[in-house]
Amino acid sequence: MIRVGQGFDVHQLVEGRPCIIGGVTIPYELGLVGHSDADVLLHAVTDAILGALGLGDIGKHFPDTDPDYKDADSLKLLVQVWNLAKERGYRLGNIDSTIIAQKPKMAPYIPEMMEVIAKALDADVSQVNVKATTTEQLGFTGRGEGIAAQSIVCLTQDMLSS
Ligand SMILES: Nc1ccn([C@@H]2O[C@H](COP(=O)(O)O)[C@@H](O)[C@H]2O)c(=O)n1
Ligand SMILES: C[C@@]1(CO)OP(=O)(O)OP(=O)(O)OC[C@H]1O
Repeated sequence: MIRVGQGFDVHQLVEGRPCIIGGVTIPYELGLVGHSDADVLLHAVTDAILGALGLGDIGKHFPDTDPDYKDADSLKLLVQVWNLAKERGYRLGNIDSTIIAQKPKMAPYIPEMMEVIAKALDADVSQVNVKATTTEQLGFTGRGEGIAAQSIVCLTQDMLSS
């Protein structure tokens, strides 16, 4: 059995916050704001997996009204969701993601992001791809007001698993 899911997330860029994307802290004058650490890429990946499993979305599992998730490490949230996939007998087929940001330049940090995501999903880095694009200075991402990310995942399940 194969199941696919997609995820999309946006977080605002503000002063005085770390810029954590794909589990990597990127040196930048602005950072992402959220209830958690606001890791926009890991949130999109988490939502893609939840979508593939038919289990709703990140806010359903980790409400932003719950003080337990204040400044939460999004990698830990992703691992918790991945455990739901493993319990159901799923393995990662592949995952592809796009970070939509005018700045900062993501390219130097993408190999480490792919390693982080692969490790969290018990996968080889060859099963994980991360891309980045600007929006050519158009829209909220182009004005540098925020960063978006989208992700699509393919999960495979052995025939004997249910
Ligand atoms: N925040 C970003 C955005 C883009 N990149 C890299 O630059 C390439 C060109 O981007 P365009 O939006 O002008 O097409 C893109 O393919 C990425 O490799 C980046 O590293 N960080
Ligand atoms: C992760 C959670 C929980 O801390 O908070 P945020 O960091 O605000 O992120 P968002 O992408 O709005 O999604 C779900 C939230 O419930």
